[in-house]
Amino acid sequence: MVRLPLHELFFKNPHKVLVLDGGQGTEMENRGIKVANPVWSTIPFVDRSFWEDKSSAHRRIVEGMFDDFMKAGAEILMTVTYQASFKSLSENTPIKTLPAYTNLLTKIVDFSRECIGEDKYLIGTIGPWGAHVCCEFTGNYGPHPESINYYEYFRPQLEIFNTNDNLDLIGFETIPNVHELKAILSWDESILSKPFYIGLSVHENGVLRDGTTMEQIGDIIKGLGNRRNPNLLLLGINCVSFNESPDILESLHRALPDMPLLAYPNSGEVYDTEKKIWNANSDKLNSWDTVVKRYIDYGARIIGGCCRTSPADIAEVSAAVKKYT
Ligand SMILES: [Zn+2]
Repeated sequence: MVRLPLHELFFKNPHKVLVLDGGQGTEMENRGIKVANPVWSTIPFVDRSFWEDKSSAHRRIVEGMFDDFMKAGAEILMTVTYQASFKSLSENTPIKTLPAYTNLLTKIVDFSRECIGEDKYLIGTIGPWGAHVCCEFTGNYGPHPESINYYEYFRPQLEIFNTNDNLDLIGFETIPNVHELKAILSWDESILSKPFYIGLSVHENGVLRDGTTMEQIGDIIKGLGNRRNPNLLLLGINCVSFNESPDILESLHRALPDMPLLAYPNSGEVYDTEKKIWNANSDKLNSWDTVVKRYIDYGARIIGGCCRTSPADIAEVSAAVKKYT
């Protein structure tokens, strides 16, 4: 394989920080794909013309997006599968059976690998259970979040990602609820057999969306002891306030000083959930240079952008990573 396995790359190069791509869902939207639907940014892949017509407009847009993120300096990129759980797809699209689902997700992963080539790293992304019901930014999982069968929800996607060699890493993104976090952390190597990370959805006041503190999360992870899945490679934050993100990462680092971290915040624009619009840069008091420096100080090994970050943002991330590593 052209790529060193990620744990080896990080272990052999203690200062290596990988530049991640940006917010694909919102970038695809910027490039003209309508993503407002229950499977969000996975929608273009559901259309047969995406696969049958290699010059289809949507296919060109996704290829161009990967290309521009790589030109900006991204070394690790994500599949566009945030809202591609079996439940979401089977309830909202013509993909109704497990074989059809496996076929679609395999095609998406293999297509993404073709787009990025063999020397870049590829993450199979998985949105939280809450993405299915749109509550990843409230963390409100109803009266009994502890009774939700998270494994049943994630299993089809996990089984496909575990066994596809085109993927280097599995990414659980935007996890807002501590019961979901505990469920993921309880899964051993038979369920998560590939390196994985968990990206937390953290409120700008510094606690998980459901109110759990970073210190409590540190205790949960330390409490796993030797039950901790060796494939848990990184923990971090994503889709969080740009401006608050360095402080949040600092508190995570304090709670877990030896844990490799990752950070990919939003662009600094703020989403108005009522009007359904993004308000320009009201949250961006810092520059990428400043936040990236601080992430690296706190042990970040993967840094990129989430919603509304574009190749221009990733170019700034990349420049800062070069400067500070
Ligand atoms: Zn996001």
